Amino acid sequence: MANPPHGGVLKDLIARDFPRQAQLAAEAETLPAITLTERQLCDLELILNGGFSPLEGFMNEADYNGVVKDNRLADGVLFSMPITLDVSDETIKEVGLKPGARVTLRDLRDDRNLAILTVDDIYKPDKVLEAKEVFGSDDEAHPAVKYLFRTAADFYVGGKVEAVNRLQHYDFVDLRYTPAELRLHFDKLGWSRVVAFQTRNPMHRAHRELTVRAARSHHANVLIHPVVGLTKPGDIDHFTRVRVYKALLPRYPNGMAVLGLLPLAMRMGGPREAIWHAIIRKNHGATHFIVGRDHAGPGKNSQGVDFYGPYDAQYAVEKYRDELGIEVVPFQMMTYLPDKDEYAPVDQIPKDARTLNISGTELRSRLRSGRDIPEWFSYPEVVKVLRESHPPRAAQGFTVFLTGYTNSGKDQIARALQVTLNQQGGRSVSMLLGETVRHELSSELGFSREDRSRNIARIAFVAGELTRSGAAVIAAPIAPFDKDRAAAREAVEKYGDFYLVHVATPLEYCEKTDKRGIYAKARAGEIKGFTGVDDPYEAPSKPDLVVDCEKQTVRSIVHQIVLMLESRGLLDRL
Ligand SMILES: Nc1ncnc2c1ncn2[C@@H]1O[C@H](COP(=O)(O)OS(=O)(=O)O)[C@@H](OP(=O)(O)O)[C@H]1O
Repeated sequence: MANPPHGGVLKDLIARDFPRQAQLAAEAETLPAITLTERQLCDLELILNGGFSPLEGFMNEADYNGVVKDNRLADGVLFSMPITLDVSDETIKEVGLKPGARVTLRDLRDDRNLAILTVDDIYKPDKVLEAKEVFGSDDEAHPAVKYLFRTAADFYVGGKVEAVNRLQHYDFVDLRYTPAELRLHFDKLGWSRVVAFQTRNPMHRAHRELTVRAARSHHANVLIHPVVGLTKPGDIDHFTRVRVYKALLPRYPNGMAVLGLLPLAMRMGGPREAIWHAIIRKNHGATHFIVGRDHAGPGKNSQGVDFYGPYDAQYAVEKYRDELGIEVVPFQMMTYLPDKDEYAPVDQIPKDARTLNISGTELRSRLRSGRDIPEWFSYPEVVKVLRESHPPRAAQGFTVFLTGYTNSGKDQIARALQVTLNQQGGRSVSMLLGETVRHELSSELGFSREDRSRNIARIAFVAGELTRSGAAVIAAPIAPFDKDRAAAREAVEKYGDFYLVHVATPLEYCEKTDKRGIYAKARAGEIKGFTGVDDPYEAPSKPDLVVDCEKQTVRSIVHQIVLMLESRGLLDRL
């Protein structure tokens, strides 16, 4: 038998409301609706499937106050994280929210109706108090505090929900178990003792050793229960991580472990989060829960000091151990002992023993450069998955963005660079010349300040998408404004390197050598608002390279660009 749920009853609202599903679905169509944010969607999914038992909806003011101040719902049951539905003043008015009103909760991804909420109350939280009590700080370096202050709306709506539909997922569907499904699964396998492992990171040998040790010392099996909802900004995406967990699974002895995905929106709340995580795992049927060093830690505050002590989360769960109803297995960090070729918890390592470790930063750097990742650290099949998602520099896309006056030589440089990169091979090379873009993408735009911005934004969007998929992109618009170039850099740098090359050929030279006669037309007033004639060009304030076709040949300029790309490792042989 799996562990009893928190509060005694699994609040599987989907199952509870299934008999009335048709009726609820019909009613949902007639009600005003609130479209949920990503965070609210994650919360709703775990309310609907019982992962947050004993909750049956979003917290009303009494439950919220109890949880914020004292880790307790109004009826006294332990619960450490406020689960609230934040709405703006406008939404309250638009939707007509008031106590007793019924409102449909809708999925932002596909507009499906998910639930009906009956409003209990609407209240204005004291966000500073919430931040301090729940996260121990009102410093916005904490991602949940930042979310609370900057993203969450000003009012909370409390009320119970009735289930209309489960959320649709299209990725790893077979690994998404509801608490009821997981309980049934454990039952089928005959597992009565299950130790759950929470993670938002890829797993390596140390994690495998830790979980196997935890299982063996408690005569239990393992539930690898990674978060696939929202984790810490900057984390490795869940697609990659789930492929990693799948690759790791056969490394457990005799089918010791099961992998299930948890659609949780983490808050990185350290001690409070650890209690919450334990409750969620208990609801999923686990009997034991591993809490390691710096569990759900958000890192450092704006003063450079850790928000929480490394073992604060362990102390917090220890404090509520009797009420939690899931045995917490505290764990020290695992360290590799090369002389024995084994892992051991740091507190059990002999004094003079040699140890080895690879930090997360070091791992990322090795992935980026394609350097070796030793087998004592991770399994080859895990490394393979990570390498696929972290191509070495030589396979990463990038954008070279040439800016300058018409006839500054930017088009010749772009063409010569394209040929040079094609000769080198290894990447597809895409060109976005000013005139081509104007013809193919921006034919309805003119040359007003606004239209030029829009044109550059389109170039940046396409360059970003191509860079993301590993291409070398050469863009060569005039791009006369710093603000637009900075925005382009920001758009592309999400996916790869961006190099701004100012083709600073003097205007007089551009004009003098203009064979197309376009400057003459502009001077004659036949073309209005022409850059350099009667429209401004702002020289880039932070170019990566400045070149000049009056003083240099195209060949030497291309060579300079190639050297720049080479020095960043982008042209290494694969
Ligand atoms: N009013 C005005 N001002 C500037 N340029 C003009 C104008 N009208 C037409 N053209 C020709 O349009 C070509 C593309 O301009 P861009 O799209 O690069 O300009 S911008 O970046 O959007 O400002 C650009 O050519 P290239 O510089 O050779 O690409 C210009 O010759």
